[in-house]
Amino acid sequence: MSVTLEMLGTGNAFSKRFFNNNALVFQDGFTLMVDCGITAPLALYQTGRTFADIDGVLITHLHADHIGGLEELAFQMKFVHKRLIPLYVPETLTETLWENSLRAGLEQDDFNSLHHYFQVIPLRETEICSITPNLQVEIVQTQHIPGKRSYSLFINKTVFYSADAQFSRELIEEVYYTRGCRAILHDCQLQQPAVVHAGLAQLLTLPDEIQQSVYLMHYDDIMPEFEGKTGSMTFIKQHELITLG
Ligand SMILES: O=c1ccn([C@@H]2O[C@@H]3COP(=O)(O)O[C@H]3[C@H]2O)c(=O)[nH]1
Ligand SMILES: [Zn+2]
Ligand SMILES: [Zn+2]
Repeated sequence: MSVTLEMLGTGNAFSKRFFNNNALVFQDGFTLMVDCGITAPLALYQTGRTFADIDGVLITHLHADHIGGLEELAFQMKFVHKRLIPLYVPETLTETLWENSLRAGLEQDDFNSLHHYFQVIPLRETEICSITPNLQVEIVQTQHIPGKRSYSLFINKTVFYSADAQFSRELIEEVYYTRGCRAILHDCQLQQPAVVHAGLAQLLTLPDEIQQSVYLMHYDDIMPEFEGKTGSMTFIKQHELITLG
């Protein structure tokens, strides 16, 4: 079952050229936003869309380049578009997302929880969540920042989306050989040393057959210097529509 995906941005947290690494996934007439960072509202605007075009939002972890646009999304859905869209969020992050991030801006007399702004759908590891008949996601906890929970995604079982994750050969081999994923969207830090993200040098040690399935995202602003230097891996670009799976 294939899905169509468009990156709203492909840059790292500090990128001034490529926007935050957030995606749109299209299936069955449903548009899912995967992460909603600080730059998501502007990136969406630049595609000619508004938040009215978003049917659901999924969060991988709680860094601002992945959740910084949620306050605007919540306010716009509540007061402008008057819709309660699903928020797919790892169950372990739900409380912290509200208490330590969104509450300060969103809380007011009548609206004092995440549930006043979204249909909160908790995601749990090993459970497949059906978003539409032909769009399923499964989260898997991956290593990113010590002491901080962060999740990668399987989309329709065969597309792996790392979000933010350190390099793990074991994980990528499992994703490719055991899970059979033939589309692996992986964050890629170009500047050394790569500590909390996968580094290009590390990803280049993967076998060529795996590299052919790897799309690089969440990269530094110096990406153009690395065109042609990524082995068999491909930089995914903002606003490119790609069909995967
Ligand atoms: O222990 C840390 C924590 C954070 N950082 C930086 O802050 C950024 C936060 O967003 P990000 O996860 O996309 O990328 C992170 C890194 O660029 C870091 O280098 N080491
Ligand atoms: Zn990030
Ligand atoms: Zn992060």
